[in-house]
Amino acid sequence: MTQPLLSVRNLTIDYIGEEKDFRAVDDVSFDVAPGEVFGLAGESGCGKSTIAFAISRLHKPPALIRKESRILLDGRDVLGLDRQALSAFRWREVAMVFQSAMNSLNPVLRIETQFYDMLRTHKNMSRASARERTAEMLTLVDIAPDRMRDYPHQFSGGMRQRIVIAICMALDPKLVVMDEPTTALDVVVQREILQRINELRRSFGFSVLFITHDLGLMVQFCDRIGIMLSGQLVEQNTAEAIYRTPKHDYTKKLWASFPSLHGGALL
Ligand SMILES: Nc1ncnc2c1ncn2[C@@H]1O[C@H](COP(=O)(O)OP(=O)(O)OP(=O)(O)O)[C@@H](O)[C@H]1O
Repeated sequence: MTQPLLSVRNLTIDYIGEEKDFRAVDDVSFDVAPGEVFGLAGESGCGKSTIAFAISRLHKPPALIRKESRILLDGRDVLGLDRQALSAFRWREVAMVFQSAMNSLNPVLRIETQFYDMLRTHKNMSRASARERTAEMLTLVDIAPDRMRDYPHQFSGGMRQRIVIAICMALDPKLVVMDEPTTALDVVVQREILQRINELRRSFGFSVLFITHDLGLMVQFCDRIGIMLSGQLVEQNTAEAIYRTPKHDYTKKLWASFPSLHGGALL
């Protein structure tokens, strides 16, 4: 692999309990190349979201990242960032889209204002430049730019999720962390959104860390996949190899429990 964009090394995260600690992530290491989509798959509770939060530096107590852990983004030590560096890091370097992201839009503000607030805070943009950027980003996710004057409730769930994705892309992040980004949406909308993200990835060049329960979607969308079991990364390989020639028994079991794929690759 060329120089990775994201490098996770020996990541170990415990949830600190009153009686005893619970190891949610156990010595996990993986790399994500520039422009690559890396997926994390595994049963509920295996630690995927805990990793996503740690990479975005959104983890909170009782989650404790053990000191041997390293997360490097473009060579920068993510776990060592202080408060000031962190506010520049979030959104500009790493953007996050979660399952409920569409509900993170402020219901009482026009879409335009929500873009402006972020572009002003992070890029010191004027209202006129922010409006231009907003129009450009909405067009990219197939929403008519004149709808920037509307409020969130005037859009469907799928459109709101696309708006959040557009807001994330507006600052041109290097890595987008997506944790079940389309789970709340119907299958057709899910596919459309992922196709759009893929096209944006091609033009902007960002990498994606993708988490979903839907193994079919995972294989179609990702370049490489890591399989997690009880906090450990037990296998990682290209999506094709993980699907066609799984090595670990657990990966084989995952496929056995999953109906065969339809619809071909998204790419
Ligand atoms: N705040 C918390 N305190 C204690 N334990 C937690 C906390 N958050 C998560 N856990 C535990 O850590 C483990 C990993 O959780 P995590 O949410 O990362 O898994 P996941 O693979 O993303 O699951 P899902 O697919 O259901 O979202 C789970 O066993 C969970 O119960």
